[in-house]
Amino acid sequence: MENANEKRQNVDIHKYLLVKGLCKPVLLQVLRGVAARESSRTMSQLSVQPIVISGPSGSGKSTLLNKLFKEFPGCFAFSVSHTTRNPRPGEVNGKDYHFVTKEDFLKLVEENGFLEHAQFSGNMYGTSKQSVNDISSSGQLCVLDVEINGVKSIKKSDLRPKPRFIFIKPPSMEELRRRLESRGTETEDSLKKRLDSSKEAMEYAETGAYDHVIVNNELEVAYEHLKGILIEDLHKIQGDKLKKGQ
Ligand SMILES: Nc1ncnc2c1ncn2[C@@H]1O[C@H](COP(=O)(O)OP(=O)(O)OP(=O)(O)O)[C@@H](O)[C@H]1O
Repeated sequence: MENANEKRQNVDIHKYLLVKGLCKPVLLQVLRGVAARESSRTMSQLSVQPIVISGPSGSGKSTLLNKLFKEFPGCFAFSVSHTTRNPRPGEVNGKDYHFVTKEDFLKLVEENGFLEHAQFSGNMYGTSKQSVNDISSSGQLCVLDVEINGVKSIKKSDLRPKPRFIFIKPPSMEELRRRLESRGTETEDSLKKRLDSSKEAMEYAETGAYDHVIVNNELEVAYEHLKGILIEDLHKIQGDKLKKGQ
């Protein structure tokens, strides 16, 4: 039986995939969903470093993250993005998004409150530092799945604890193309765009911008690499959850 947390997380993973599938190129790639729980935090729960995961489209970010979410249910929380767009039926303020006016959004931009923000289809979207901090201090691991510009802007930010930057690298450009083609989600045009922008992403990774580079050739090997990077945090989070009887 799924417990309430797992159920909620599965819903969020589903939402995440939906967002990834529908609006890939934008900031919406940032995972979003549940707000951080605030109560009764011990010192050992503080300061879970967020992870910033990036890599060319088709390199396998979603595949790897979803394996991780499944193996470690309840250990991840997702930042709630701000948006100026109107809520759709059923969307809940503070859960699906923080729905704000354009004025409030711009004020937060001025106050340097966003890790990154972007405009899409006439609306503004942003990931606030506060929403990520809330999760880190809740003792859960916040994952930000962003493109190269998001990585650059998060690097420039004063986010604390400092995130770990992880790059998912395809084994080769030929294999990347093969995987994107076999995923069956791309038109000839979008495939070209993704492959073009992947060159920039690969070059940026060559500059040593990431703490870890994971080559996703054999999925299991890449997964073990990713898990190895996070395992200490994940065990700590699981231990804290057990102590609290969650
Ligand atoms: N190690 C692997 N070996 C073979 N196929 C893989 C591997 N990793 C991922 N794939 C496949 O490659 C395709 C692209 O993977 P995925 O959708 O996870 O990439 P992504 O980096 O999340 O892409 P995007 O940024 O466009 O969302 C998928 O069809 C997935 O099943």
